[in-house]
Amino acid sequence: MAVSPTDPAIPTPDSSETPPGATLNPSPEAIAFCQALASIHQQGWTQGTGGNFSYLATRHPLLLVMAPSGVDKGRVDPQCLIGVNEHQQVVWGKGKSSAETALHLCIAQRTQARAIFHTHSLFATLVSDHFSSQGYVTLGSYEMLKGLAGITTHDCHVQIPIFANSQDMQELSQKVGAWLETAQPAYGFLLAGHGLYTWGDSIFSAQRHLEILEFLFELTYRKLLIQP
Ligand SMILES: CSCCC(=O)C(=O)COP(=O)(O)O
Ligand SMILES: [Zn+2]
Repeated sequence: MAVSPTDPAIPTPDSSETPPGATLNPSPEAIAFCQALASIHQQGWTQGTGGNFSYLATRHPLLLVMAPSGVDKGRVDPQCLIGVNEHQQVVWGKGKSSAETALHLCIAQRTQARAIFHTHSLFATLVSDHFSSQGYVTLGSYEMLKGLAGITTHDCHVQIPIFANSQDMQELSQKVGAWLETAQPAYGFLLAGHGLYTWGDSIFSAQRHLEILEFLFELTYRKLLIQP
């Protein structure tokens, strides 16, 4: 049964229909999700309709609530959201699902993520490009690492893998899926010259991981300028 972002009890079988009551009674999750997107956009991490975002309405069956493809991610209201099933079909709401939905599903199926955020920041793009031949970037020994779930000391290193960018989402999902099978905890990955995927066990946690990783990417870039 599909679950709308307005009321978990109300199924909305017609995919062309806006979930009933969307403007009157959006769920707390839908409101928090849209507020997170507005804040992320304000930081300049989703310029020009870049980025895509999802949270889990239900895990069994897997149902993602997503911002539709091609919209300004800073101006997404609860009534704009779409429901997308595990076959990448839009089951309620208006609009198309992102071409990158396969990556969201891949992450949701292999981690404890309940929210998955993909952004196109300048620093993530620069760092992904610079370290792409190495295949990863190491973030180490900074207090801000403690903003990542389970990390309790600055005295550690986190490796963020960098995958070659591709328009073949099935192939990319297979590579990301193979990495996720072996790498736990996993906080995120970069697509070279493209951007960041990160996630968390709540919308708040995914936003926190995003902000922490973005801080560390900017720091990595600036450190290269003063210590090449
Ligand atoms: C200028 S955005 C290019 C597409 C992209 O990488 C992205 O993240 C946005 O995709 P969507 O289709 O979900 O809007
Ligand atoms: Zn993208």
